[in-house]
Amino acid sequence: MKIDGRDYRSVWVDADDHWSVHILDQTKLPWSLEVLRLTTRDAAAHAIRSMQTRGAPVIGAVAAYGLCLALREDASTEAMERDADLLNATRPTAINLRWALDRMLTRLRNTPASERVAVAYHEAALIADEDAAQNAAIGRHGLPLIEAAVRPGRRVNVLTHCNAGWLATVDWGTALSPIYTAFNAGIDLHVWVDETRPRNQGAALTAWELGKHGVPHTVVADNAGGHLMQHGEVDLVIVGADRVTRTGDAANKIGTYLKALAARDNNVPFWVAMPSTTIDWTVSDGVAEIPIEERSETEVTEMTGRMADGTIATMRVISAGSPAANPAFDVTPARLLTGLITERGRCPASAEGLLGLFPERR
Ligand SMILES: CSC[C@H]1O[C@H](OP(=O)(O)O)[C@H](O)[C@@H]1O
Repeated sequence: MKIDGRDYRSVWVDADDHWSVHILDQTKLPWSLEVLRLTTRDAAAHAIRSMQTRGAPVIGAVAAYGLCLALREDASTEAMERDADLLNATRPTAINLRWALDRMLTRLRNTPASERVAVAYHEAALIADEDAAQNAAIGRHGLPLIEAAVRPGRRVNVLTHCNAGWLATVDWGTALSPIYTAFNAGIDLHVWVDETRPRNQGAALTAWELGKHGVPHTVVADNAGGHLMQHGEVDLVIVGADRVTRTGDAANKIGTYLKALAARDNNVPFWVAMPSTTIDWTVSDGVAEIPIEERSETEVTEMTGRMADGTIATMRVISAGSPAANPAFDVTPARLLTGLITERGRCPASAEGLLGLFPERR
């Protein structure tokens, strides 16, 4: 996507050395646009763990490139398996991480060690390019949902939670892809952006992305969504996902489940947008089976922002001495979803719905 007229992806290989990996440091947005150059496996692992790069599809792509960086140091089978395990352990919920590393290992295990680096970079590039293409397709398949909400004389209001934009993927985004596609098609739309405590991916990243693309939007407190729905201010909700079960349960940023309950109570369509790389075909009961990442309590007790004098500061926002809990995701049961938007089209959030789009999984 574009930043001030210049095309960017969220991860790319250095055009000069053809091996180091660049990412946008998402912990510095929206205050500054900083590119990080990753040169080691550990730098890639840290980038994922610390959320310098975050979002299910892009952490899969960065992990794939992290394995490339590891193979440059040691392409032996023992080291390759160890390094893939280390990268896979960086975050537990998004299935794209394991999917990408499993795909890399499948491609590399039968490749001579002397050829692994070149083959690995080629496979990682395919993963990245495929993600961008899949997310563009999600935009095309989600567009009719926004078109159906067009009414004479009023804008379409879409609510989204967290950041499932191009920053969270290699390009286009998932939940935001239909929004960009509709905006580019000239549809008069507006986006309610959930701030998404505690990491504020909505306030810091989605608002920044939409602003750079010129998409009208308003940041709201996470707790405002139900009120907006009660007063007819939300035509549909589109969110991303970190793991979708074979039955259509969807793990996504904490707070998604509560938004889905409010949407159901107000008859507001609630869609999950995700590429098929986010589907975990091995699990059926999302609440029981999807591991939920517990992150540091400091993400709840502290906030980072820009002071009046322009300096960036982090401060405590919770009563001193009070502990905090920080589950980073929750699972929305399929019964609360209107449907799923994938690169192959839309379907009900159900086993049959997904198998209708992915019959090879029967
Ligand atoms: C397009 S996947 C985006 C998905 O990932 C986010 O999690 P995190 O920011 O912790 O990586 C969030 O759940 C988004 O919906």
